[in-house]
Amino acid sequence: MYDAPTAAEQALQQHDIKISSRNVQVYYGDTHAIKDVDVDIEDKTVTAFIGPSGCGKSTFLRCLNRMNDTIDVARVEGEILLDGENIYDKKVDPVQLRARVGMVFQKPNPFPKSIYDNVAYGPRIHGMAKNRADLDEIVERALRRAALWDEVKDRMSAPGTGLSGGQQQRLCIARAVATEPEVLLMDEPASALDPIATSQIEELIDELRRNYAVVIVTHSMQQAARVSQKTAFFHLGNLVEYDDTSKIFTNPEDPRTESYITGRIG
Ligand SMILES: Nc1ncnc2c1ncn2[C@@H]1O[C@H](COP(=O)(O)OP(=O)(O)OP(=O)(O)O)[C@@H](O)[C@H]1O
Repeated sequence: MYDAPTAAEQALQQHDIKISSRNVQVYYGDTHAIKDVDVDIEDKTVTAFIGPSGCGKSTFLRCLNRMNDTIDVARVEGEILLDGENIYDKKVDPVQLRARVGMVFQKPNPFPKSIYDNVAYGPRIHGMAKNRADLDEIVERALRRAALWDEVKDRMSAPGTGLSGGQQQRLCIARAVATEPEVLLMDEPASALDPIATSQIEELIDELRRNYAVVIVTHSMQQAARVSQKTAFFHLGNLVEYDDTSKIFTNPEDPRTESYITGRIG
């Protein structure tokens, strides 16, 4: 018989809120790309952003580590709190912020450097290692977290760009986790990969949520259903619905969500 969880069990299952957005708007010149988005993203959870092309998923993802700052015409309004602190506050250094909120992109983009130097890059600029042995340890830990260590441990000085696509993407994940981030943002991290590399990345995402809040943009509803516990559905710049992934895919509240997941829009 199914026993309903006790209050203590429920409390244990509840995760802290890592990022909260309030009244977030993004404009590209006159285009209003994100409209009034409020969302609470949980720690130790994979959150998927889904929705039709152009609905604003990547734009909103980039708000979470101020990557939109690098786009001249982009303007962000509203508040985004990381552990209760507004990341758009003047005193926040975007470079420090991006060490805490790491990002992995659609196309694997290793630096034209060795495997070792790709991973050591962030820890070096942030002065995280006292000496070479310390740095070696950080690099190994990051590669293990990215499930790549065994494949590369004997060729650390080979160029990162010489790895397969799936390995390159895991190298980029290792580079992102090397600075001990708290949040990992992933913008379609598997869309350039074959099915085997995709399933390795999906398994890895499931592992990563033990340590981080993971937010993933994906075009694949199957992927969202497989890897995430929470799903946010965006449409025309609005966050239409945000709930447990199982609820979004089986019993959505909003007719626009239902149309999208049943393939009628998008
Ligand atoms: N750098 C930019 N300059 C101007 N407009 C932009 C820029 N980036 C995105 N936009 C516009 O903002 C809106 C949202 O785009 P965004 O890329 O965030 O959507 P998306 O849901 O991630 O789309 P896709 O699934 O196709 O990647 C679109 O209308 C897009 O044309």
